Amino acid sequence: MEKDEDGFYTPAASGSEPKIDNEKPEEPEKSANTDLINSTFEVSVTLADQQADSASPLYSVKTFEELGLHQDLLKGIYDMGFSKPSKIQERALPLLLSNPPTNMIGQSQSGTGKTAAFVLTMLSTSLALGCTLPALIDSPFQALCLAPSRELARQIMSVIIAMGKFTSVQTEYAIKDNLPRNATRVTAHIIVGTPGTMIDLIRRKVIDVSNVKVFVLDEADNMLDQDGLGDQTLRVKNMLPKTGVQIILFSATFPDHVRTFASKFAPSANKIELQKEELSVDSIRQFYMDCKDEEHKYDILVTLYTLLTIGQSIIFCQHRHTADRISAKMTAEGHHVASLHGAKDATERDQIIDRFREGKEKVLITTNVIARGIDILQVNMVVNYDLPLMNERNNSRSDDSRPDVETYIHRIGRTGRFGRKGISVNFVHDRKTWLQMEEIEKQTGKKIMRIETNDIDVMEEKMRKAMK
Ligand SMILES: Nc1ncnc2c1ncn2[C@@H]1O[C@H](COP(=O)(O)OP(=O)(O)OP(=O)(O)O)[C@@H](O)[C@H]1O
Repeated sequence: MEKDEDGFYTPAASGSEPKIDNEKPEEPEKSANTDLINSTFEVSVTLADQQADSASPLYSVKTFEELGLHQDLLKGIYDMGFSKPSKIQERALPLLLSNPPTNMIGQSQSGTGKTAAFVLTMLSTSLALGCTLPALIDSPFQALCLAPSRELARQIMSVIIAMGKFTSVQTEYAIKDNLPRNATRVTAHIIVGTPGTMIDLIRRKVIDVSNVKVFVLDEADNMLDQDGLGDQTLRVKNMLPKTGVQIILFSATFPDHVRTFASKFAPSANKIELQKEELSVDSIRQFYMDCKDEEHKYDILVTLYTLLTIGQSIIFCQHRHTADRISAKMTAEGHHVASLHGAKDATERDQIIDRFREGKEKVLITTNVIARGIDILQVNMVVNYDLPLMNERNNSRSDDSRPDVETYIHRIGRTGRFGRKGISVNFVHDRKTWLQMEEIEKQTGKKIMRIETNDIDVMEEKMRKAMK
């Protein structure tokens, strides 16, 4: 059985408390994009500018050719529309592809291209070892990649397939309900999944791990956290060969208590680290709104609906039942929203995230299940309907009401991907939630600006400006 991917019920905070103004002066307005061609052009110009700015996480002095990638992978990368590596790709790839293979603990802000770094490593190693036939028959190579949710595993797979389009590397999933119960043997080179299903398939010898050469953990701090998926990930590692496996850990966050364990999990690793103040990207403008109480939070969300649907938006709640309740209420009131959480069955989850990815749904109400890794470029707004708390992270039903700063960073990182603009809005409704937000502000070193809830026009204008 896999552990739940989102939180358990804990009573919501309530009551009305004094509000504290924390507003920051506005920045000068930029000119508006009036049509799609113009705005697409602006995005690529902005990206090119950022990739040329040495302070940006998207900056690189090198080309993909200079990183020594196989011709067939270069074709795949250019086919995806990438022109230059990002900073993490430029720094990590030469280390990851060096011979002999070395472990890696890599940190870079959300939306800066970590996936390509580890996907290109799995594909490159696979090509270098001549993988053109099923792994267990002719090729001495297999790579395993673990992610915390099926949604993220499926997304990583789509990147492997796109980047490996001009290769014959074979792939398979280790996610719930994917392989038939009577499957006997997986003979793919690269297997991507969630830890519970991976353990099950290895234990039943559907996956033979004796040829594993690369083991990747995406969202590694979450995968290693003893309060999260740590035990399961460790069990997978203990089933792998004791030597000859390159261990690759990537995340935007590595809190201190996990960092120590990560260094033991991936011994002698090359490390790429961020400073605390670099943890989130500046292209995400962070706001908060003072709500009177829980009910007022709902009213404000409804008021925001037009803004939520300019691009796409993700609304994060603490509990599954909150996500279901507000989506049912909004739907009954004629709004178009979807809800996604870990209690839904696999097929339904796949359908919901696919529809959202395709832009068929514009507003997704969810839990922490998709707080990490999910990459949907059109998402320009994230709402923390409830702030993330530590008691959800450790599934303990404890009273630990400290804010979960790492999850906050990952949640807001669902917008502002690869240099794009995005906004996040926190709903606070009492002194307790205000203090939790203040703690987040302190720990991330980024200002969160107040938006008035009683003047809808001003509110809309401010938010539209921040999205441009
Ligand atoms: N070199 C590149 N040029 C252009 N786009 C890129 C490049 N590298 C990655 N991207 C795009 O940037 C987006 C974000 O990349 P990715 O999902 O790998 O970020 P990440 O660092 O893994 O983020 P997170 O921490 O949220 O998981 C994706 O849409 C990806 O296709």
